[in-house]
Order: sequence, then C-alpha cells, then structure tokens
Amino acid sequence: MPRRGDWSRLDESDVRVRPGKGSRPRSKRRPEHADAVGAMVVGKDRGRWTCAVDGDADRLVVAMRARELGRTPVVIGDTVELVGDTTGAPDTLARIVRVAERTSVLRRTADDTDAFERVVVANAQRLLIVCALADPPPRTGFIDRCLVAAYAGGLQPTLCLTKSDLADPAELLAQYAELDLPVVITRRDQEPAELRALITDEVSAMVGHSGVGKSTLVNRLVPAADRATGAVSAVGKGRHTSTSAVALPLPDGGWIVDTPGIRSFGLAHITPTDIVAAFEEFVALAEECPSGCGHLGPPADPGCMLDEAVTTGQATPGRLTSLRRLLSSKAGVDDSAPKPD
Ligand SMILES: Nc1nc2c(ncn2[C@@H]2O[C@H](COP(=O)(O)OP(=O)(O)OP(=O)(O)O)[C@@H](O)[C@H]2O)c(=O)[nH]1
Ligand SMILES: [Zn+2]
Repeated sequence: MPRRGDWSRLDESDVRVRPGKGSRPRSKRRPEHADAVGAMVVGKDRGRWTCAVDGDADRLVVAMRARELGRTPVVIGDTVELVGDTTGAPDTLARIVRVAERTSVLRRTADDTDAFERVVVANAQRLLIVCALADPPPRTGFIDRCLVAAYAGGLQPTLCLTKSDLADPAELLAQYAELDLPVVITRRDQEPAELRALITDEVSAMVGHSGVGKSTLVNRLVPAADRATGAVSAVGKGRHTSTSAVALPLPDGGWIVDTPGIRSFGLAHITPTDIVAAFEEFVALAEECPSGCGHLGPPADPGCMLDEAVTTGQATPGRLTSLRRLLSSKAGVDDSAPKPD
C-alpha cells in the first residue's frame, strides 16, 4: 500500500534492482532461470539470505546472491527469484537471481563507516512504532522521526503504545490526534488482539527503543518465532538480540519484521515536500510557497503559504502544528535516538 514517496530519488543501490530496459540485450542466462521460484527474504546473515518460497513460512530456503547480481543489496522483505536447489533441505544453498522493484523502503542512517543510507526493510506495508507509556517514558522526538521515515518510505505508520498498566495514554494520544494514525494500546497482561487483527496478512516493520516491550509483544504475536527463524537469527532472547532485522511469520498470515539494529532513520534525503505529501490538505498550497520553503512558517520561512489553509478553514491549526513538528524533527538534531543495546 505504498501511497507516498518519490521513487525517482532512490539511492544508487536501488537503481540496480530495477528491471532492465532499453536496448541492452537480456542476459543469456535468462532462459536458464525460467524455472526460478519466487520468494520473500525473511532473514539475512553473513552473506546468506533465508527466503520463504511463495511467502510460505514453512518453506524456508537458504540462498546466496548469484554472481550476476554483483553487490545489489538484498534486504528483509525483498521479493526475489531463486534458482538451484530450492528444496530447503539441510546443507543446500539456492541462488538469488533477481530482486523485484520495491514498493516501500525503510532506511536506517548510515553509520560512520557507511557512505549511504541503507534500506533495512523492503516492501513492508506498515511501520509499527512501539513506544512505552512509561518505563522508559515516551519520547515524541523519536516517534516523529519514525513518522517521517514511514511517510517518506511509503509505509503506513501505526502507533503501538505499550505498558498501559503503568500510565494513561491520553496525554500522548492528544499529541497525535490530528495525524489520523492508527493507534493500538497494549499491556503485558492482556492479549494484543487488536494489534494482531491489524497486522495479520501484512508485512509490518517494528521499531522502538530498547525496553519498550517489543520482545514481549513479539513473543505474544509469534509463539513459534524460534522455530521459524531457524539458523538465521535469534530474536527475542534478551541480550543476545541480533543486530540484523528478521521477519517472523504471524500465525494467521503476514509477517512482522523486528529491527533491533535500527537506532535512527535515514532522513537525510527526505525533503519537506515528501513530508507535506502526507498531509493532503496542504499539498496544493505548498506549491505556491517560495522556492526552497521549509514550510516551518515565520521566522524561518516567512513566505510560507501553509498558514493560509488554516485561515481559510481547509485545515485545522492542530494539523499544521503536527505537520510543522514533523518538518522540524527532520530539520533538527535527533536527541532521542535509541541507544545501542
Ligand atoms: N509493566 C509492564 N511491563 C512490561 C510490559 N511489557 C513489557 N514489560 C517489561 O518491560 C521490560 C522490557 O520488555 P522487552 O519486551 O524486553 O522490551 P524490548 O523492547 O524487547 O527491549 P530490547 O530487547 O532491549 O529491545 C521487561 O521487563 C518486560 O517484562 C507491560 O505491558 N507492562
Ligand atoms: Zn511553505
């Protein structure tokens, strides 16, 4: 359900996974791959990818990247084609020969040794932003950055507020009321039925600070997590949490992708326009703004037209405040990134 995002500005690595066009002849190997099987990447570990054939969690195959793909990034959630031994029998290894164009991308910020922002999850429909109502206290700065990353990457953001036995959600909810976000509230001692219903049959990526209760939720949602992830990664086992993302199959269909390695999101390439695109009632006015307008309003952007939407009643003041908060979270320094585990 990628509703937003400008796919013409993907990073260099995305370009290569696009289907070839133009006059270059198709690879000679292609007929050989006529029997390739489709699969979804559900795990990644040291040059090996675990793939679910036809998206079936019971048909896991370990694969390597075929040489012809070069260094084409292959990430969790990617739709790939496999050749070779795709039985999934022990000690077999298939080859990934194609990676489909992505419908959404969740990026993390490059670390010090990385020149580029990296896609960590592809094709997820939803970003579950997990935030505890207390212990640790909610950090709206982090939530806002997650929202920006979701809007820009084409994922539907959803707020998942945990530990409702410890604090009342009303105050936090009020801050997000204008965003039309799906919100679910959970607590350890209750079945997360509402959340389960929401994410079944979808691919959801999950993010949140350490200690907010992600593992507690995942164990509730995916009782068989260990079995399904097999050799690739052990998520939900406390301190030994892997730093790479892994997709876990939901019992009634769909996948949840835990992203323990994400400390902050790649927002560097996101423009104010990308964020405004998620706020439909402001889109037309934003086009009348002076070029380069950051849409923050005075004093930063004195010529900004967005206030006009409020004056004319097209938008509520709360929507504009919410939009500008997201715009400044992108512009500002993130002081609320989760610390490494
Ligand atoms: N009171 C209360 N405590 C909870 C709730 N959910 C989780 N906890 C506790 O919060 C602590 C952290 O929960 P985890 O599920 O390990 O949190 P996490 O987000 O997976 O943390 P990392 O593994 O560090 O990323 C544990 O002691 C949980 O028992 C809840 O709804 N209410
Ligand atoms: Zn403007």
